[in-house]
Amino acid sequence: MAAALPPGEIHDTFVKWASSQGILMDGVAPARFVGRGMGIIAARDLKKGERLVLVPAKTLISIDSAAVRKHKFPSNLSIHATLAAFLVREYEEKQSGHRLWQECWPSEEDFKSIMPLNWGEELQKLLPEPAKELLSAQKAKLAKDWRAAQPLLPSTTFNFFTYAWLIVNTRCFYWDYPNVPAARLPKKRQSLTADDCYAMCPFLDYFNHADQGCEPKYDTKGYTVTTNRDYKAGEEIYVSYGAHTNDFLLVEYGFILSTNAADTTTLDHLLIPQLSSSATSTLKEDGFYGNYTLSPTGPCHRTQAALRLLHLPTRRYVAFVSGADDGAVDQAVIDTHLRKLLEEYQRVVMQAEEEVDALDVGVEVEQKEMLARRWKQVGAIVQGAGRGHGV
Ligand SMILES: C[S@@+](CC[C@H](N)C(=O)[O-])C[C@H]1O[C@@H](n2cnc3c(N)ncnc32)[C@H](O)[C@@H]1O
Repeated sequence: MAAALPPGEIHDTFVKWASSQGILMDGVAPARFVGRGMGIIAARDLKKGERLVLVPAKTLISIDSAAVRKHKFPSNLSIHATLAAFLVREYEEKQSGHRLWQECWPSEEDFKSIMPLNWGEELQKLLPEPAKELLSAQKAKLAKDWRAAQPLLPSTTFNFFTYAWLIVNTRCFYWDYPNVPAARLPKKRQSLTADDCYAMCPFLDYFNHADQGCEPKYDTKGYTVTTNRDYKAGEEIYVSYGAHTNDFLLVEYGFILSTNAADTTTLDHLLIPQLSSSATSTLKEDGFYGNYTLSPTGPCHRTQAALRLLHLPTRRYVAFVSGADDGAVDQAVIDTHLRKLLEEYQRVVMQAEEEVDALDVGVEVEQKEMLARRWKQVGAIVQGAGRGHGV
């Protein structure tokens, strides 16, 4: 168990402020941890099923909060951009009502080293392919949000907007406005997507993530966290941010887990270049194009389908994707092709590991270590997947 260090005065002050706002905390306290900033520890022995935290809906920051609505941000701004713009304005205001909370967040400097978005190009190029794709989508989203928000924030810079945007990215919880009248929703309730459903939750945003953690729950009253098991005093209590791969956690939150049951990689970068344009059309039509996931136990059904289209007579592919045949009779042939694919992936991993190892001067040690750890994990997934297929 990593040592929990005292949180420091600003956090003690914040906790008092949070209590005064009606946030209920029972048997938990913030603490500092090496390598993951702040987190939450059990302040006494806890039993499974105890409610630890209640964050009342009125204390959440969402686009429906009076403090945000006051700014009258235009509705063409995404929810993410609206909250980031709100934070920029809060930082600019001397009298921000959230100053004590803001002081508890990671600094711009912290984000420079942990968030791949802020890494140099040389390091970004060495990310595994699925992480690169996530990063590229993130960059596009940020650029679009900045274009829309810039005219509203004449005295801020792109760098500071990026910081506020990343604070929103790393500290929001899913919130579909259960207590909000339809007229105040960003769009009709049934059309809300995950991108519309963001809320910042004071105190709850101290919890770090684990693949097996407490599950935060929300209703009209607000957000609660209840223990998923017994805890000993001093143990860190995690929540689960969702079943995310380590590439996702790295790009969206700036860390990876050592143990992550949800971790996978993809074969898209190896498989898609092998598809002819007619195979591509067929797979698209059938809903089997891309997202070829590889877990330590083997490839997903979509990968099995694409390999069958590539290497078997079409009728065998059709029988498999239609569900008329479970594909067992063809499995040995498909495994031969899968084996080649996995061997190629192992070569990609080895090459990437060499390139990461060769990174030298000017490169931050933590970033280099992070890349080395991630590639080792990818190698282990490929090896695990191969074991069942004779690689
Ligand atoms: C909601 S905040 C949690 C509190 C945060 N640690 C802090 O110092 O304020 C999410 C951020 O915490 C860090 N984090 C969360 N879970 C982690 C973990 N298991 N290991 C390392 N860092 C983690 C990441 O930097 C992530 O972006």
